[in-house]
Amino acid sequence: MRIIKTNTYEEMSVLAANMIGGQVLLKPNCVLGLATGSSPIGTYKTLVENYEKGILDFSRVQTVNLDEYCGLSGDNPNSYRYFMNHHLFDHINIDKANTHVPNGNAVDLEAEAIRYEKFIESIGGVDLQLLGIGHNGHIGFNEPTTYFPKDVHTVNLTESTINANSRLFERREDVPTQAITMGIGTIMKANKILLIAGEDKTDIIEKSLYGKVTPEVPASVLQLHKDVTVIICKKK
Ligand SMILES: N[C@@H]1[C@@H](O)[C@H](O)[C@@H](COP(=O)(O)O)O[C@@H]1O
Repeated sequence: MRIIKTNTYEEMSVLAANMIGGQVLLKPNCVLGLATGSSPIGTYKTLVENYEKGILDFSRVQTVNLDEYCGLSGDNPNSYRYFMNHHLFDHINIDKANTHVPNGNAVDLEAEAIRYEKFIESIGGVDLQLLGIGHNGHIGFNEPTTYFPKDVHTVNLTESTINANSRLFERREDVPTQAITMGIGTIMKANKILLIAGEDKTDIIEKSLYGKVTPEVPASVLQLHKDVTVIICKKK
């Protein structure tokens, strides 16, 4: 495990974008696992800049996102599909058909979870998975619980996650109470993992990286992964 501390959010974003860019240069048809939240916005901005400079070509890249809220369609500004289009996909030469986000609006969410898990497998799995982390240690939307959920599944969000994420919604009541997310097993199958977070997450990161490996702190499972880089920035 590599742990890098940067002085600024911009520095963290450049480092993270360089790692992702390096993956794209090494393997132009790679599969990138992507995340949402405020932490990766700067990373995506830097990737767009590097694309505009002609350094990166996304024409053969495929992406799979970690999670999506249930009940929001892709054109809802609070959906993760919208977030990804807005911050990254609309600004690079990726084929939109190669960008994948679980369908939180599916009538049969259980079937959608099985489909998404199988789909990731069918394209050869994730080469590099970008992650953020919740204050309670959640990764994707794997909330603290008594076991590590293996595959893509639907979850009930905890009050603390709903509260934290409500800052992005007009009203707290608008925050969906459920989400569909890659499981811990899905995430752990990625070849490489890159976790980025601001200073406000220092305590939960320490607990995750140096504490007991337990599903009560979902990110603690990363201690068992062979190739994890964590970048923490001082200011956001
Ligand atoms: N589902 C996402 C997570 O994948 C993300 O890691 C977390 C932290 O977000 P932020 O980076 O805004 O702190 O937010 C949401 O809950």
